[in-house]
Amino acid sequence: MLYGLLQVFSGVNPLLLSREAAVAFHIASQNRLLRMNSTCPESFDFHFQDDKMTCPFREVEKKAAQLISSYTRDPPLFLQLKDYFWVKTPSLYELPYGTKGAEEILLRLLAITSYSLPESIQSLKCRRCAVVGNGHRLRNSSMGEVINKYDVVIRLNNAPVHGYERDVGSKTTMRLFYPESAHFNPQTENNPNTLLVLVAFKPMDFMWMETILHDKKRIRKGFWKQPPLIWNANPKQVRILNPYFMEVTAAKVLKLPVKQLWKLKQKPTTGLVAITLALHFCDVVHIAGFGYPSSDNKKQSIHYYEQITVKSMAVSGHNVSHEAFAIKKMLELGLVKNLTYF
Ligand SMILES: CC(=O)N[C@H]1[C@H]([C@H](O)[C@H](O)CO)O[C@](OP(=O)(O)OC[C@H]2O[C@@H](n3ccc(N)nc3=O)[C@H](O)[C@@H]2O)(C(=O)O)C[C@@H]1O
Ligand SMILES: CC(=O)N[C@@H]1[C@@H](O)[C@H](O[C@@H]2O[C@H](CO)[C@H](O)[C@H](O)[C@H]2O)[C@@H](CO)O[C@H]1O
Repeated sequence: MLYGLLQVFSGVNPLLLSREAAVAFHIASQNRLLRMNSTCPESFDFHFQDDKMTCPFREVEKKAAQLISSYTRDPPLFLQLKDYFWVKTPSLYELPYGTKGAEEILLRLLAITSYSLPESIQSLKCRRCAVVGNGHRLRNSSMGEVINKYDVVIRLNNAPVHGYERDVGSKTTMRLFYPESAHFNPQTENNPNTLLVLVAFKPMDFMWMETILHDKKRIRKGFWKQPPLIWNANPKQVRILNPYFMEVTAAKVLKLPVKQLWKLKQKPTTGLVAITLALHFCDVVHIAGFGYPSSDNKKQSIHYYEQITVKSMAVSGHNVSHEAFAIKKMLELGLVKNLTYF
């Protein structure tokens, strides 16, 4: 916890400090914490279960509007059946930025899944969210306890929690994934009420989900990696991410040319999409486990849970330095805070 406080208040990686320096830093941070508490009631001190804590009123909204033009919290987080059944909502873009051309399969999928934000999140007085990236920086971070205290914890892809609880925690409110990244056991790597949020990149992704949930004949072709053939998830926990958030991440956060999104190779990482999503429904957004090794450290593992280098991302269509720039901007604006180092 001390490490978390040091990091959040100082922007310095406490893991890089000597013990003495860390203690000195702790004292300085405590003083700063006291000062902040007396002048600014919304400063956070990790007493998350304390209902008396003032929630930073609309601070995320105000700051997000500085980064994201025409920022609005109106679009639903998840796709809804009514928008494809009663009213045919035309979408400007194809997947992953819209649903143009995929309406039919989507309609079938939405008929068997849900789209509401659970009451347990809806009714929260303050939505304090942690977005947990899969980065190696979480390894030996001891951030698990801190992460578990957030009201909403968002995780990504096949990142495990089982066996890594000390560093990454075990609470998972939402997990964003696509078929090729669904190689996790929905039961052991999640909580019973975890929302399984599908980030669709192609109509086949909807089809994969439908065949799994309806136990239809599996389709094996059309994926860049074989998705699971058996995936024991409760359809009530499945949600389909509104592609609006992929579009906003690409066009507003990364400022990619909106009219050419469909033909660009570059696309946002799932983690950046998750941060953008959090900025649209949370009152506090903290991140952990974001950041790739520097270019002179190419042999370093990129994940906290497996030995795999940045080379594995060569054809994945991401520009990690461009994304680092966008995340730095968010940190500078105070829009998000970082629990690990960046
Ligand atoms: C080979 C390949 O395609 N790898 C991609 C993997 C892979 O598909 C899945 O892990 C499933 O195996 O998925 C990605 O990402 P990945 O699953 O590695 O990580 C999830 C998100 O965490 C952030 N991250 C990760 C590592 C790191 N050192 N720093 C970080 O900031 C990123 O925001 C990242 O999005 C993805 O979906 O974005 C992006 C990766 O490019
Ligand atoms: C056209 C096509 O299938 N391209 C594949 C990419 O989508 C895929 O990238 C991966 O695509 C995913 C969506 O399916 C995510 O965006 C992920 O972050 C990204 O790394 C790479 C993986 O190495 O393989 C290509 O052949």
